[in-house]
Order: sequence, then structure tokens, then C-alpha cells
Amino acid sequence: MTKDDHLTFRQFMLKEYREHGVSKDLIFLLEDIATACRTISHKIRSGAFAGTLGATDDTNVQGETQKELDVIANDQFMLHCANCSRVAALVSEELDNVIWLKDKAEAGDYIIYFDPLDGSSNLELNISVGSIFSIVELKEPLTELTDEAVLIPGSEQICAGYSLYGPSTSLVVTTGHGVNGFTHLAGSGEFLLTFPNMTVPAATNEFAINASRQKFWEPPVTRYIDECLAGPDGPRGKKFNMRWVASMVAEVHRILTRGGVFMYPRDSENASMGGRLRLLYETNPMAFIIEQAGGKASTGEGRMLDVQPTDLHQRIGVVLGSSEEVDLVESYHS
Ligand SMILES: O=P(O)(O)OC[C@H]1O[C@](O)(COP(=O)(O)O)[C@@H](O)[C@@H]1O
Ligand SMILES: [Mg+2]
Ligand SMILES: [Mg+2]
Repeated sequence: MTKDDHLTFRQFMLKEYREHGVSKDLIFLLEDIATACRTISHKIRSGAFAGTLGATDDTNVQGETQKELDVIANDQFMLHCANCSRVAALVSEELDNVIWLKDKAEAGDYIIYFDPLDGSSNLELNISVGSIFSIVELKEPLTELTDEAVLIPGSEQICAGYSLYGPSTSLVVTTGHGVNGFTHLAGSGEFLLTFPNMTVPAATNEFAINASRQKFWEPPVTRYIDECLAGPDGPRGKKFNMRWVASMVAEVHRILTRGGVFMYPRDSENASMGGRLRLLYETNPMAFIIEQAGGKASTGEGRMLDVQPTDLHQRIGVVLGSSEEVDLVESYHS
């Protein structure tokens, strides 16, 4: 196969426009986000020379130490997303409050939620990290431009995606018509369609969880993992494998490639915060992608995309991936 065998990102998106009516404004916005991701990828690859792999002296609104590249990636998203005149507001893991780009937000305007750099504790280790984004189109004009105004359930997303900065740079996107994966052709400005129609098989024998938190788990999670670990002689009757990259983007990419289940459950230590991962810019976009690929995404107790957000940086428990496993975990909770 040569480069010419693959559609470019623009060619693919224009096909989405013709076949599904995806708006051209959204296509331009996605091209700008792709540019942000290409630039972030380059900045990560040159981070060891630029001395940007380490921490700053600052903490973000969640009390986490910011890496220099967290800030650089955030600046790239802010810069490129502001190009689109339909973008009314930006919500970032690295910013305390909503950034409003307009004086009034009309029906049809976009709100963009993003985690500019996910898994950033992996930076010094040269292990995969990524960026996550979610786009909601306003159905009604907003009367007040407050933080509360952007607390919109994930079911309202019109687009979600991520870029994975690994051995190659991937861009995976859904506009609600399946999930498609693109790879950056090194040395060019192009993302090419390399993984069309990504799907998550219903069954799997691979799970991902931070097992160091076992003593904090709720009983349904302990039961589920114990049964996986029991292998062929246990109730599941088969052997399970485990992975933990500590970068949600890499875990989701693995699940879209060969199936699996990813869990960061609410537990007795993180329960007072609601969980570990953030609803608006981590679990909602990934839930939309996983559902569009035929998988499921849950809080443990119900569908992630139905959750009504109550806070900009709200945290939540998550289990997502192969539908049979997500159903099983939910059944143990109920
Ligand atoms: O440090 P832990 O407990 O392994 O947590 C890892 C999780 O935290 C995250 O890194 C959180 O994301 P950020 O790096 O954007 O804060 C997830 O990507 C990952 O799944
Ligand atoms: Mg993250
Ligand atoms: Mg982050």
C-alpha cells in the first residue's frame, strides 16, 4: 500500500459531509484540531531537547502539578480552536473556568471540551500520551455565559476524538457515524485514513485497571476482577490478560484495536471527589467513541452519556469497552 491508497483527513471528512451532512464548519474546526495535535506531537518528540518534559511550579484547578507540556498543549488547543467563528467557549482540564470567545452564544455555536495532554505522568518515560476532545453544538442560545451553562450531558456531543502520541501519531474521530482512525504521515502535514470503521468486539479476555488501588475497590469491582483472575477454573471459565498504561488514550486505542475493558472505578479513597477521571473532557468523549464503535461506557451503575454534569471539572467512575464485560460489571453493581 502507498500513501495514495489512503484518503486524507480532508477527503474523508468531505465524504462525511456528502453522506451524512456533517457541517463544513465542523470539518474546518477538526482540521484546526488536527493541526494542534500535530504540533503537540512535535513538541513532545522534541521535549527532551527543549527541557519541557518536567513539571512547572504551578498546579491546576484540580490541585495537580502541571507539566510544561500540559501548558504547551493547552495553548495549542486554545490557539487553533479559536480559529472557528462558531466556537463560543472552551473548557480545558488546565483552566479553572470556561473561556468564552463570544459575547453571546447562539444556537448552532460549539462548545469544545478538551484534555490537552492525557497521561502526562508518562512524559519523562517516553510512554504514549494523548489529547482528548469533545464538541457539543448548542440547540438553544444561552441566556447567561456562566460555567453552569456548559454543563451539558455527553449524549449531546456531535463529535469526539483523541490523538495518541505513540510510536506514530494517531487521530481517531467520530461525528456520530462510526469511528475512524488516521495516522500522521511523518514529514508531511497530513493525517491519512489507516483504520476505517474501528469496532469493539462484544467479548474480550483483557482488562485494564490500576490494581494498586485494590484495597479501596467497592465489592462489585473486587468480585469482577477476582473472577477474571480465577481464570479457566473460575466462574468466567477462561484466562484473562491485564494491561495498564496509565494513559487513558492509549488504553482506549488498544480497546478499539483488539477489544478489552478499561476501568477507573469510584472507590473508597476517591469517592469524595466522585472518582478519578473527569466527566466532561475524559470520560464523555471516550464514551461517545466507544459507543460509536459498538462498545459500552458506564459509570458502573448506568450509561455515562446520560449523566447530567454538575461541575466543570467533575470526576466520575468509569468502565468502558467490550459490551459483555461492561454489562457484567453493571449487573454486579445493581
Ligand atoms: O496514576 P494512575 O492512577 O495510574 O492514573 C492514570 C490515569 O490518569 C490519567 O493520566 C489522567 O489524565 P491526566 O494525565 O490528563 O491528568 C489517565 O489518562 C489515566 O488513565
Ligand atoms: Mg487526562
Ligand atoms: Mg491532562
